Amino acid sequence: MMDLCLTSVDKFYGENHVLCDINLTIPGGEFVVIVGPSGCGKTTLLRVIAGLEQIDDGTIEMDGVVVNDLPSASRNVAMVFQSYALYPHMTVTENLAFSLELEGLTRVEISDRIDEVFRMLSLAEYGDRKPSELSGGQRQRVALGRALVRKPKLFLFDEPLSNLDAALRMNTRIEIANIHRTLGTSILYVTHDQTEAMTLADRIVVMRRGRIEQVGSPLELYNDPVNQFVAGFLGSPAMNFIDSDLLSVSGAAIVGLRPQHLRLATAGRLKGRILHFERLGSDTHLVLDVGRSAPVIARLVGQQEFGIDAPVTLDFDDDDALWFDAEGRRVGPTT
Ligand SMILES: Nc1ncnc2c1ncn2[C@@H]1O[C@H](COP(=O)(O)OP(=O)(O)OP(=O)(O)O)[C@@H](O)[C@H]1O
Repeated sequence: MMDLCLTSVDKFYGENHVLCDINLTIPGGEFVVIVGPSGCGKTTLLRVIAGLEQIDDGTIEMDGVVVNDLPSASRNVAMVFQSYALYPHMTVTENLAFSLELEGLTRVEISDRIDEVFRMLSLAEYGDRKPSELSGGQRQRVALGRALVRKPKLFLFDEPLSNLDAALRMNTRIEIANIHRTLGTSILYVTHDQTEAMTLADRIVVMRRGRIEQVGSPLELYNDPVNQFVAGFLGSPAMNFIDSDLLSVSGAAIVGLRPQHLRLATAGRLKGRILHFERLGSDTHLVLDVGRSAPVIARLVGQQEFGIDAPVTLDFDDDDALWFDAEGRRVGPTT
């Protein structure tokens, strides 16, 4: 396990300020997921921690030691890339053995470690194959195995499941959660996938334009976001943002309502016309034109039929509404 601490970290690519005043402490053993829009600096953050890029200001400490100038190989971290980055000319076993040979481990130690990882990831039968002879899911497991076999103090995962189909993603997600439970190694994990973020993370870091917007447990961020950006980023379908005038709400410019918190009502505060509806089996998504705000989505439980263009009225509990000012800052209600 490793305690990781980033203090006032800045990173530029030319004029581009890619990481701006990053402050983040990750105690040993924690599973931290980083989310944010494309280009916000997630991968760069992993790369500076791995030592693959230098920072321009601030400090990175591992177990209390500043590692700013420590080369990647000496940082005791292992990174798993979205692209797998396996050596194509080597077999699976050779891919796993490579870094251990560089570390100077004996043949017996290497084969013990590889056997352990093969068991963990059910890879034993593929040991003699080259990466080109494996499916995408199997290659991904080899990439995971290559990180695991090194027994690092910190894993850095950069969208490791993004090339897998939905079923494999779920299986591998469960595998990663199990590995974390078993080994207790700290993990920093970048993803675009909401489900991965919500289900795997002890804490989620939400980034925007090189800055950290909020850090907290998945449900803290979901229930108590500091601003409209975080509120809109987590949750699917996304939170609705409705002009407060339309709802006769005072004290806020914008009211945030999650789709599942809107319900059909004979007398309600939100009136609109049906633009579209989607039958999902378990739920029905209703898309409404409510006038000045963007279309509003309501998630209704069960299977329901509607007429396009029909008028509907929706209502909500005041406790479920989040208030934002015109700049998108959260202004209430205080929790
Ligand atoms: N080697 C590089 N040289 C110059 N600019 C770079 C380099 N790598 C990344 N950038 C820029 O830095 C910014 C952050 O990139 P980064 O890859 O960290 O974003 P990201 O959040 O991981 O994006 P994505 O979700 O699309 O992978 C982007 O504007 C990108 O164009």
